[in-house]
Amino acid sequence: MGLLIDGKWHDQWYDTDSTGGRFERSESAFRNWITPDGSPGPSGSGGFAAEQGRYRLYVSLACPWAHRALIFRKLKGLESAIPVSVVHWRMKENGWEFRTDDDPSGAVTGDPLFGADFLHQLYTRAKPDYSGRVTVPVLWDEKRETIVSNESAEIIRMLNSAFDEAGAHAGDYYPQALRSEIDAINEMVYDRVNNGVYKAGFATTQAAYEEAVTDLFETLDDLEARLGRQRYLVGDRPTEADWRLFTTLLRFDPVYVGHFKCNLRRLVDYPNLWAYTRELYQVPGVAETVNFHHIKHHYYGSHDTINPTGVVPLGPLLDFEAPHGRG
Ligand SMILES: N[C@@H](CCC(=O)N[C@@H](CS)C(=O)NCC(=O)O)C(=O)O
Repeated sequence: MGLLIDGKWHDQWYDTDSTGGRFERSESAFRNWITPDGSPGPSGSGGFAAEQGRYRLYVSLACPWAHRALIFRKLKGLESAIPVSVVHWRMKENGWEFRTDDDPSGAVTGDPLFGADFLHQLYTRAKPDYSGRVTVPVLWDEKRETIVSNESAEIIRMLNSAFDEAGAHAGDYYPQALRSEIDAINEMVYDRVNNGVYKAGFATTQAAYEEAVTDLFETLDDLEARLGRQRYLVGDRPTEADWRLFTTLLRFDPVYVGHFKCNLRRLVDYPNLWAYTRELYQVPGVAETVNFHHIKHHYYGSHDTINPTGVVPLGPLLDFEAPHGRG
């Protein structure tokens, strides 16, 4: 785990000393948008037109933020339009690596574009003096040899609509009429659930941990009640809000309950949330984006400060294929 400072890699864990033990996530740095005609999007600069085969997605299969992007690529039928590079599940002193050993799941790809060893080399290729964290997902432009975006919330918006005239499947997960409701749910889910589990897991004081866990479970209780009244978070079909929640719920019992100490309740203790997670898992194509080997081995095997032995628990035994009953 580390970061780049003026283009040089430094092996360094998150600094929580200056924030009372609280983990604070830094802002993503690359914020351009792919648009149908290359006109600029809401931020960054223009020149990134939607074209088949021009862009590549770099992901970790462990990462919930990268997972959103993989799900949108799948739902929108963009697998051949946007090839994917999968980093190794282990992330230690070099950050994300392209090594291909020790992966019984066979999902890692290496770096077919440049033969790089580390993801940070892609960041410095885009910006030689880059300072900041080296995160996945990354949306890479093979034409201009640069990073379009490393912000998953924006990458999924691009995949949702930018390629609609360039071969994407139909389907709008951010419909105009529902946007304000989706935005409001996203904000709460991001702060208290998606990032909430990290705030709990990476907290280095008791107070910071308890604050995060309390907010997290209050929100899960509210979401449980909401999903008792309605099938999806917003409207009558899955939207972006559901997919953003899903990637955290999927990892909840296998990782966050144990590794991040989010253990007031398990996902399986919430009948609606658990059935809802199974329903989304069973949407055609979604299960193919899930790799529990990478998920469990990454967290338990990468964070030395939390789990120094690197031992990965065998359980829990969960059946994501069980009927969800949410018809
Ligand atoms: N805001 C970013 C966050 C991405 C992120 O933090 N990814 C994690 C993996 S789950 C990562 O690459 N962390 C490496 C680091 O922080 O050094 C997004 O949503 O795309």
